[in-house]
Amino acid sequence: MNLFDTVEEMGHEQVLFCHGKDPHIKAIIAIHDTSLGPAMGATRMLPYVNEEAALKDALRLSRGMTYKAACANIPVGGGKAVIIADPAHKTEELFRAYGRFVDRLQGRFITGQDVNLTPENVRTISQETNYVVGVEEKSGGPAPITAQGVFLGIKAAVKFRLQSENLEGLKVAVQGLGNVGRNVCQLLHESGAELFVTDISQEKVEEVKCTLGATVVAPDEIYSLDVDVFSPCALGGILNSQTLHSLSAAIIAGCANNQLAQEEIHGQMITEKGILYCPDYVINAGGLINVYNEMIGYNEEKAFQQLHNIYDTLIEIFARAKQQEITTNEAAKQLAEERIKNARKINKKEMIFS
Ligand SMILES: NC(=O)C1=CN([C@@H]2O[C@H](COP(=O)(O)OP(=O)(O)OC[C@H]3O[C@@H](n4cnc5c(N)ncnc54)[C@H](O)[C@@H]3O)[C@@H](O)[C@H]2O)C=CC1
Ligand SMILES: O=C(O)C(=O)Cc1c[nH]c2ccccc12
Repeated sequence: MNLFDTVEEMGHEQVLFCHGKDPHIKAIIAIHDTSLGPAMGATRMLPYVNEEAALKDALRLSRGMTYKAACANIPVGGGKAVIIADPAHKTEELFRAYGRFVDRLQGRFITGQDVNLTPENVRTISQETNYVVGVEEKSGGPAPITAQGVFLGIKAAVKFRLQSENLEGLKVAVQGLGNVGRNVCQLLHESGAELFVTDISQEKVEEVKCTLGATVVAPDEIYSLDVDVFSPCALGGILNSQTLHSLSAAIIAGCANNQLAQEEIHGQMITEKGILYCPDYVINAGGLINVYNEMIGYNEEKAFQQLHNIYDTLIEIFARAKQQEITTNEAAKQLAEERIKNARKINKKEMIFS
């Protein structure tokens, strides 16, 4: 990988390689764009197969955060951090050392809880820095709000693709029953949808089977079900040549970040199959909306409005894609880049006249 070429192509401002010997720490903080405000993005911890995979994840996720904020009309930039470690090897010292790296950025990067971090881990990070949000749980934490956004996204896609406002009898396959996926199932169940679920945790599938009457399938069977909606709520990279070959759902609408293994190739493949894809960073903006509002002082009405805008934004993206004969992913990127460009112009004017 030619580092600067990659960073230039993706448009990142700054990439930090954080390293320490005692305690041993390897982390990457990627700051994609701060022209609309400080870079926001939660931190994940994974035992990546190699450093290139970790860097790629941080670069793609941070760019996704820039687009996420722009599409949600939130005046912040995009960032993301990955700690390269096995979650089985968590220590207080590791999180404190990471917190000091975040603190040195003096607010250019604001972070919180992502994959494999607990609220407790984030509280440890916050002992070293104030630039952490989403752990006080004043509003119930980001996951239930993210789930509400995904639910609204499913409704928008059903309206656009299936011309229906009713979810009664809609067959939905949910991959991953974690903090977000479980809440998505609850909302779908309450609307009369029929659930098909999978998770690698036996305990989680049993619970959803018993309480919501969901049909449980094995992890590799979730792609080939005869359903209306496929909702990926676990991992990234799950929309690839192999899984798309099996998929017969009319709609893809879930919370996972970086769902497309290769954006252009697999985005195109989805369009050719006649599937309506809800771009991940548009449909899963609920978490960001939640933490941003907590940060500036929670105003329930404002947060509710921003969350509900996910529905209209998706309809706009679907319509643009159809009209211009491009993928929904391309249409979302276009919308985000337009908004960033306009906001930069406004910021410049303010600088000149203030
Ligand atoms: N929590 C939030 O507010 C937001 C989460 N996201 C993204 O959504 C995704 C899920 O987030 P959370 O629910 O918070 O995470 P989580 O860690 O609570 O849930 C993930 C679930 O997926 C399951 N899983 C893992 N591998 C699987 C496989 N191969 N097949 C089936 N299930 C599998 C896990 O057992 C777990 O139950 C992540 O990609 C995250 O980055 C995006 C925006 C906001
Ligand atoms: O949507 C994402 O991928 C996020 O990282 C959202 C998010 C959840 N918790 C946070 C804390 C600080 C910054 C962003 C987030």
